[in-house]
Amino acid sequence: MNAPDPGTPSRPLVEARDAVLSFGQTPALRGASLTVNAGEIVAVMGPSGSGKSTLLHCLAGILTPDSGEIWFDGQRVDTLGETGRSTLRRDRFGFVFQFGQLVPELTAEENVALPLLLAGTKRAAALKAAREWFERLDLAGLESRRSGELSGGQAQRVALARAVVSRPEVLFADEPTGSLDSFTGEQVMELLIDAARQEGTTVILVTHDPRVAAYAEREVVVRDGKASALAPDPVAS
Ligand SMILES: Nc1ncnc2c1ncn2[C@@H]1O[C@H](COP(=O)(O)OP(=O)(O)OP(=O)(O)O)[C@@H](O)[C@H]1O
Repeated sequence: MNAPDPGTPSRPLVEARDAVLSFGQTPALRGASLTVNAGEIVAVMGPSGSGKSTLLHCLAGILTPDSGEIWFDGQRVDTLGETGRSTLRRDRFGFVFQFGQLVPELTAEENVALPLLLAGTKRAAALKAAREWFERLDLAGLESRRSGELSGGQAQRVALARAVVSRPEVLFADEPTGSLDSFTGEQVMELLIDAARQEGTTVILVTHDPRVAAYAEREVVVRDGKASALAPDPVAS
């Protein structure tokens, strides 16, 4: 349902306009602007402490900038109240973080079903929808395990299933492979990108790893709290 119509020209879906945000005396964003079109897969790169996660959190309506504007699908996000932003996050966004942050008391399939249960889907239907993702993400047979009984790569794929089970329009991923070895990280990235392409999901991916960023269609660099398109590689040009 979310798959882009190839005949439709790209349209801006997620946007930061001149976002400024400080944590006390520490400036994190100093006028960051970024536009991501519907269906795009964008990697946000940059040095440690440059403001990547802060920008992602602003775009996702987790943080509100001190000034500037955040837009999603033609709607101002930064001026919404906490309730409006949390509804947006629940209904239209998915999240994957460095450490999957699964609920340890729940089974893998209950973790995946959680966003649907929170949105009011009946338990049987939520678990059925969750189970479909176990096959797709190479997790079949692990439905009843708890997070302590999963490998890091398996847990991160369960976290990915949880992020996409409600078919979000935007998937926000912050160092989704940061806790994994490079081989396992590549498997997770391949599954993440395949799932996003099949569903037409827009992906905004924070990473410091060029191998992870290479899965994206476009790279944006954040430096000193400002975002810019990656300069062309001088060797390649
Ligand atoms: N909750 C917070 N309280 C205080 N300062 C913060 C907080 N979060 C981030 N910062 C500061 O804001 C700046 C930007 O941090 P941010 O986490 O956005 O950077 P980053 O580029 O994602 O870094 P990394 O790659 O190391 O994760 C840094 O100077 C950081 O120390």
